[in-house]
Amino acid sequence: MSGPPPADSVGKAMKHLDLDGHDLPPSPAPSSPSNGRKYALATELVYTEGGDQYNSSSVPIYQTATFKGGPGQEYDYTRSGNPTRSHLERHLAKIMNANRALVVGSGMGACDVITRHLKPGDEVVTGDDLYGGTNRLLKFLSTYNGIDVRHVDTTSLDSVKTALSSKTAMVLLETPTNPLIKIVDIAGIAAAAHAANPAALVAVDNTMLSPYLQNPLDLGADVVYESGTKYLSGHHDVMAGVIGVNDVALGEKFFFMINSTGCGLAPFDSWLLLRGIKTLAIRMEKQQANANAIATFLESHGFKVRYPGLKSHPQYALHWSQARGAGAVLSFETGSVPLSERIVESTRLFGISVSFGCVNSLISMPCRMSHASIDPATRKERALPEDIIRLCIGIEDLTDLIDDLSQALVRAGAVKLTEHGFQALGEEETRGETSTTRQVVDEP
Ligand SMILES: Cc1ncc(COP(=O)(O)O)c(C=O)c1O
Ligand SMILES: N[C@@H](CCSC[C@H](N)C(=O)O)C(=O)O
Repeated sequence: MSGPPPADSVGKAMKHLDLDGHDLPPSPAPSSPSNGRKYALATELVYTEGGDQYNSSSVPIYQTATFKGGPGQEYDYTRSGNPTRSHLERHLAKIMNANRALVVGSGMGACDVITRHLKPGDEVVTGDDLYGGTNRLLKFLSTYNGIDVRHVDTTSLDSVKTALSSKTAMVLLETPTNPLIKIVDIAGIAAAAHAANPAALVAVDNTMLSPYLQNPLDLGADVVYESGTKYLSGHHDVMAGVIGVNDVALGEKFFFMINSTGCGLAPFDSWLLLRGIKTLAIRMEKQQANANAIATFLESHGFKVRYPGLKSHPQYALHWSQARGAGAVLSFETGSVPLSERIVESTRLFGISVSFGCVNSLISMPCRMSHASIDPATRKERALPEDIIRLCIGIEDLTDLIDDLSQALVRAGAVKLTEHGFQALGEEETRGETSTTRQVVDEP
């Protein structure tokens, strides 16, 4: 199998530029070669190690349930291990800066593997803005398994410290959070959690950025996990979940659970994920350049935009101290639910769909879709705005995306055309209008 080209001809860190060629903030934590990495991350993503006896260039799909040969051989049964899956796991460990990576059938499957180790009486400290499915699983654990789940504003280290105790078995964080794009101090919280209970596991859901932009294990987390369904695969053609750890015993514990429950990723899906990862760097660079321009466009027209690439983000400095990019998910409010519905329904290029991290751009109303499983009273208590619109930006031509958003904002009556271009209408001008559009509800 041919290896990567010499280190001096490639592997220069990619410059973070927006589409106008302006420098984005510099990388605070360059993707330095570590954990067996010889090259820059963008290079390592492309090359996987080892081949088969035929020197195949693409890793073969070992589409088999069982293996001949009896005791003592490396593989006996695909639930317990499969060469295509192992190949993916080794590749992921390298790019996640992990000692060991494990892959399962979905992001929620990964969250399930991690939280299965909790016992009745254990305490979990987590955020007040979380992906709806994670919230649902934690609610199940607190209702049926006797786990005390404490939702706090994880942007406040003091609030986290108040919730921690010697019984804290896990701290589960998202940063940026989905969908409010709040930033959480991974290193600060990890230190506080380990001070409260040295055995506490700090788990970070890295779905919103991927290992290309953030490496929580380097910041003191014990576990990193993410939905491989998003950026890692990048084409919305596979469901996958990824777990990374540095502690050998913890890796064995998680493997035990995956083998026991049979949730390991199937060979074909492992192959699809391997293929997707090769283009992660180039997709992510284009997606976040587009996202940055769109966030700027919306903000300049008077919308309250949440995106860590904008200097107006309240935790801009914290974000750039722990991540190498802003990702491609942003959200904004309009001041009116019917108006938000009309905007979502008026786009032509942006698809109305859950998920993100894909090559094509999506638009959604989280309270009706990805976060509908959080009941309305809890959404209100946690200040999740009902009118919030989430945009997940793809790799399309930026002008086409901005043209589509512009025509949607005009058609929906969210902006008026003035001599200076678009101007967002005030809340008073838009509030209370009834929607004639179909509901975009996705019942859990
Ligand atoms: C932040 C976050 N974590 C985890 C998940 C779960 O991933 P999956 O859909 O692959 O189960 C999702 C989305 O589904 C998500 O947005
Ligand atoms: N009906 C699904 C919704 C999946 S949301 C997928 C993704 N995390 C997102 O944020 O868009 C469910 O209830 O899990």
